[in-house]
Amino acid sequence: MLELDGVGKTYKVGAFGGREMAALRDVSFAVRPGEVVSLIGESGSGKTTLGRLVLRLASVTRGAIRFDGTDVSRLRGRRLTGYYRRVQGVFQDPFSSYNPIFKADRVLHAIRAGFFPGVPAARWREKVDAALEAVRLDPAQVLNKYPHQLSGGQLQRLLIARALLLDIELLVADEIISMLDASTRIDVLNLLADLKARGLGILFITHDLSLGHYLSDRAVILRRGVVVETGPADKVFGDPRHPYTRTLLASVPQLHRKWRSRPPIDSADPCAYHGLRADGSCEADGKVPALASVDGDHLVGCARLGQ
Ligand SMILES: Nc1ncnc2c1ncn2[C@@H]1O[C@H](COP(=O)(O)OP(=O)(O)OP(=O)(O)O)[C@@H](O)[C@H]1O
Repeated sequence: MLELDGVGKTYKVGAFGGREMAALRDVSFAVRPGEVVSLIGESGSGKTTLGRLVLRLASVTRGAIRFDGTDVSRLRGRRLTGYYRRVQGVFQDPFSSYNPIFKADRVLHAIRAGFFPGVPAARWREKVDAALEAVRLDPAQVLNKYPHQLSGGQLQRLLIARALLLDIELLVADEIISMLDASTRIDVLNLLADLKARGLGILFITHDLSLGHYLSDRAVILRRGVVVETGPADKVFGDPRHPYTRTLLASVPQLHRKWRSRPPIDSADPCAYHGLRADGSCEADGKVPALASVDGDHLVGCARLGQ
């Protein structure tokens, strides 16, 4: 379904855009129907940039993003509209997606105006009810309400319902749980699990490993725009090989043990993580480390880490 092939993104930064900053380098992975792929990394690792590229909100500098084999950067006009019927995004802050002076369900009306202008009112209402039911929202509780009358979880689910109105096949979910309280988080996570069971592919972008682990079939660990580890979630989380993944996992607070700072890193270990230059290349050989298999489809960004 979705395939990223050697994707790079460079931003022009500095006065008059005189400098270039590589936000993503040579990123390749795929999302299949009914599969949740977690894209995990710390702040600034390039996660949101990648989600924006998939949603065509920014353009790739190198490589290609393909959806069912078609390079999405080439889509224009009706074919681009067709893409947005199949691929939609939901973002971190549900409040910023709504205009406080309009009712929250305006986001649903906008879909009708943009994609289904010919659908009669009664049929549209059925579609809205079905989408709300799919995200476990009661129409009586959310329709005709202003954003401030709804909770963050309700607003977030309304945005997911908005995406479902389009019969999407891929959802880009960018930190959609981060701003919700603990019980609402579980609710939205369970909802995503339901949608996955119905065949929706999800690119689940998060900085939180435990959230990624809860839901995903596969994980992609991103650091400074470079994929450092990827593979089936049980392998990446159960047997992390890259020190960066290990450090991220060790940083997840756990109920049964007291908080300790990050474990010390053996500075003699020659790997991309310890000797990474600002441009992402390895200090040992000056190259961006290629992913190498350590166990079937479990890939790590430095072959020397396999042992
Ligand atoms: N429009 C832009 N112009 C210049 N640099 C940008 C732009 N957008 C992002 N960046 C830079 O690209 C890098 C990756 O940013 P991005 O927002 O993708 O990271 P992130 O992993 O999503 O971080 P966070 O979790 O904090 O949102 C950062 O160094 C950021 O400053």
